[in-house]
Amino acid sequence: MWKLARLAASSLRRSRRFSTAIPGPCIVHKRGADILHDPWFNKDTGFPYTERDRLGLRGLLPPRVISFEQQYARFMESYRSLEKNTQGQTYGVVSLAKWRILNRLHDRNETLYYRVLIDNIKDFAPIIYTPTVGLVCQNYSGLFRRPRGMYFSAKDKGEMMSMIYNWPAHEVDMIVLTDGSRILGLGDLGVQGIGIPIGKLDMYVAAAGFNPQRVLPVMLDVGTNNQRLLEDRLCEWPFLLCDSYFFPVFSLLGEWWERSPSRKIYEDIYSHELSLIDLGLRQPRLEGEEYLSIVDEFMEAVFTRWPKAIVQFEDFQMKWAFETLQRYRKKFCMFNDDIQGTAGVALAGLLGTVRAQGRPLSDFVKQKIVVVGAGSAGLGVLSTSIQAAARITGNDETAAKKQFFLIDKDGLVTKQRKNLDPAAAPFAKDPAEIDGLKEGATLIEVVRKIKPHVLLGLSGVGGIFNEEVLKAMRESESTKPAIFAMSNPTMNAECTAADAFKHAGDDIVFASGSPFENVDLGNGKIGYVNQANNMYLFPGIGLGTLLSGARFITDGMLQAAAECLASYMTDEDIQKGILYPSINSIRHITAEVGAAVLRAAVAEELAEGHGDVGPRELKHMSKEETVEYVTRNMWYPVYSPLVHEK
Ligand SMILES: NC(=O)C1=CN([C@@H]2O[C@H](COP(=O)(O)OP(=O)(O)OC[C@H]3O[C@@H](n4cnc5c(N)ncnc54)[C@H](O)[C@@H]3O)[C@@H](O)[C@H]2O)C=CC1
Ligand SMILES: CC(=O)C(=O)O
Ligand SMILES: [Mg+2]
Repeated sequence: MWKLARLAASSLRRSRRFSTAIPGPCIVHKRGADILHDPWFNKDTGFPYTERDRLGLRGLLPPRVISFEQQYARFMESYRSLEKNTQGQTYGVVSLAKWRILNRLHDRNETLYYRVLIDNIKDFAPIIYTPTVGLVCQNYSGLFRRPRGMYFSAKDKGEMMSMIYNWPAHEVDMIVLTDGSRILGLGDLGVQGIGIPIGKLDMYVAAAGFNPQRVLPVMLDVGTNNQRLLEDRLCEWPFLLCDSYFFPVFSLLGEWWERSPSRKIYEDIYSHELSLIDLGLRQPRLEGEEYLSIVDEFMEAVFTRWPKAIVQFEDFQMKWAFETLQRYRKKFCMFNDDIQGTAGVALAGLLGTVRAQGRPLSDFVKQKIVVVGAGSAGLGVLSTSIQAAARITGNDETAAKKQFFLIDKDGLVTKQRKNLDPAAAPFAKDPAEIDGLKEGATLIEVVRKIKPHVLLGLSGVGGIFNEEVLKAMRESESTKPAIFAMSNPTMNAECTAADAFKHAGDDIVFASGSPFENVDLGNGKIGYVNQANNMYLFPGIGLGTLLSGARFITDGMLQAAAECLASYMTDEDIQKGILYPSINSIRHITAEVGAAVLRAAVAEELAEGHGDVGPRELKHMSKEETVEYVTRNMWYPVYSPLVHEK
């Protein structure tokens, strides 16, 4: 059945691609050059003559009208030749070059940008999202050319209620907000973290069909504790301002230059355009009430102007991730993607590993699962998985907890831990439960003793699942041990796919947060690589919530999203070790997840309706009708006729 549905979705995609149906008009309040400089409306050379006349564009463009299809082909040709010309260059150079060419299109013509993104999502997601977005954030100040989204800083206190009206769109459906304090596994990147909300919202548009004119990336700049950014290299190394021809001159200085600390910085800047001046506030992060008052003010401002908006909190350091979720989830329509989105994706994967062993789902509670990383993501996964295990067995959560083992930077977390973090405390082991292991036992000690079915990393530490750990997984009690190296970006993954199959054996299930190629195991066998990334859920959570008109995002809605993803794959795929759909079908899975979320909101009587569709109509929709309704409401990039209105 799924195959049929997917077939239908792909033929729908094909037929919509360059369809000749005339799309509805789009009202613009500007004319002439202002339109050409607005990426929401710009069609570059694609404006037909009638439109050029209507909008005062005659003479501002070369005379030949180029069709959307030709523009698309032209862009793809430039992209492919860039790929060819950068062959053999380093990962950083190639991926930043690819990001730049896409970003230039994004800045110029959003319709064309989103069309190439949707049609080539497998190739482009790793550039606009993880892993390249991590590199982009690290270099954001240097790459910055024009602003995207909004920046609210500690200096704006008291002004946000009016500032929010500076955003040009009348309606906003989806906001992704970060304070830059924990960007992927890269730590505190301050204002440079804005790349993450931009990348996440690109996925909202590509996967869930949010209208790009109604999404808003936001950076809340409350300072940074990143010493490198605070030191502002422009002041520290004034000579770096010199033009790049100084580089060879410095090289002539021989060994002194080789050992000089400025060499590394200069080479970074020279090769990657690293920023000379960080663009954020040059102050340590606000803490305590001062910090919360800034976030409070922002949330009040947003929901005053757009009462129906949804806010996704993204990449906040753990203490604020949990605190803000508790503070706002019953007051505003918001969720935390790292805690809640990740938990659902991981749970779907964990249930998939039970199916991959040919066991019934009720055996989930018999799986021993070691979670490495006790941060916002790891603790979210634990708490959601324990709730699911308790639901499956009908037992209470205390019994369900027994199968889970938590490791952080100080080793196995037990009740004997001094200064035990209150957030991790519910998952700390009793000494009687751990088979002679001690508080702080190392990862290898835990794996050797417990022989887990699943090893799941959300530590942000690259390579921590080393050869010794992976080899120890060969002794797992599972017939198909699972290794989830979920940390991002690629260099922070707990292990590579190739190492996992090489050391833990061919018969494992493997998933990573950032993409890896499938592994050739020889003899015609393939080691499948899954991408266990919250991108499979957050777009559907947002879309289902929006279309339901719910004012809050409940555990029930999130659970429905996770269950939908968990049941999406066929047994045949699961047996091969394929736990998640291909990213090529992300619009389809997102429609299913969105419908599941919407139906959960209806069941909880939270759905207030959206646009012309009221709560009663939503309630009477069948499951299939809901999926159809969600799919129909996905925005799709085509050039609409522009109509000028004063
Ligand atoms: N695949 C996905 O969809 C997602 C992946 N992530 C990734 O998960 C990672 C962690 O994110 P958060 O939990 O928010 O970060 P966090 O900073 O809140 O937590 C990191 C945790 O890892 C632990 N840790 C550090 N070094 C360790 C070591 N050597 N051994 C064991 N544990 C160690 C820390 O004690 C801490 O508990 C990041 O790399 C992030 O990119 C996060 C969300 C979604
Ligand atoms: C994927 C994601 O949200 C993260 O790595 O933080
Ligand atoms: Mg995140």
